[in-house]
Amino acid sequence: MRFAQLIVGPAGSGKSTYCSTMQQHGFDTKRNIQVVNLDPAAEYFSYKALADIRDLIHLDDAMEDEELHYGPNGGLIFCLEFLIENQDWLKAQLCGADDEIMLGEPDDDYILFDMPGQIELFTHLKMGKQLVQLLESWNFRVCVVFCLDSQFMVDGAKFISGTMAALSVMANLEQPHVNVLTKVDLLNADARKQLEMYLEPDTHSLLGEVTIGSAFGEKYRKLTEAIGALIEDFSLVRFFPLDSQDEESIGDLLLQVDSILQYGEDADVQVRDFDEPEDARDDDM
Ligand SMILES: Nc1nc2c(ncn2[C@@H]2O[C@H](COP(=O)(O)OP(=O)(O)OP(=O)(O)O)[C@@H](O)[C@H]2O)c(=O)[nH]1
Ligand SMILES: [Mg+2]
Repeated sequence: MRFAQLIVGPAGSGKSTYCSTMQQHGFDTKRNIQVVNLDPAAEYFSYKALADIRDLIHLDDAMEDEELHYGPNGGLIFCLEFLIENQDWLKAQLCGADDEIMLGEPDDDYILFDMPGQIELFTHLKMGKQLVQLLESWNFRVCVVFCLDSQFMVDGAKFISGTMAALSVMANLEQPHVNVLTKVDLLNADARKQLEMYLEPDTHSLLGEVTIGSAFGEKYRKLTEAIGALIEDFSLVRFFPLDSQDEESIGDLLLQVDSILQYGEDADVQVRDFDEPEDARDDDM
């Protein structure tokens, strides 16, 4: 079994920084965490990439093509379609050229996939889902990590709309899912307090605030109330704050994702296998 985190979220929400932070944390804790860049428009990232989609196709290829004439967003969608069509390229990067060799190997690869910020790839287009299915067919267990900038989550109306964005990714990808609030280190004390309140959401206090001074909130008070109740009643969406300056915060979040991926649990099973009765062990000799 191999493990994958698919890092998604709106433009600039901190996906690539999350990948660097986790890779560095892995390095510090003697754990191998690899990162694959699947953003064909990436200019810069500070992690060491195991593979890079720009070796296959670059956004400029789609935009400068005489026939395609794509703008930046359409071009990006094209690049991801191209990736799915040329899945053998990705497979070779992840599985080695000859996958015969990989069969039967106890593999505990742990790979983060840094995705582009075009959220539509994951809310209603099919490429996000196709990518997940490909990874599963290559023996990966996949967890989606949805990043949202915490600076935009410190008022009730935005919190609701951020939650809905997370929910549409969850509904489309149908994978184990963790929502991360990034850049918590940038919040001042008041904003942190506000955020804490939302993290254990009491729908009524949240929505009481939404309806004040927000045209949408006032007009659709009942709707927002119903949405809030839905989210609360079904425990649909939870957020984990990430302060990338705080090792403990990083470690806690990784532990959370690990447990969703059941990472490490297979290792326990293997240890137990060794405790088989004596004669079973003799047979192996
Ligand atoms: N202070 C602080 N800045 C952050 C953090 N995460 C991201 N940033 C900054 O936010 C900006 C965007 O971060 P990226 O990691 O590039 O975001 P992204 O989601 O990969 O962006 P796109 O790939 O363009 O969609 C950069 O200037 C980062 O330095 C954080 O945890 N703390
Ligand atoms: Mg990025």
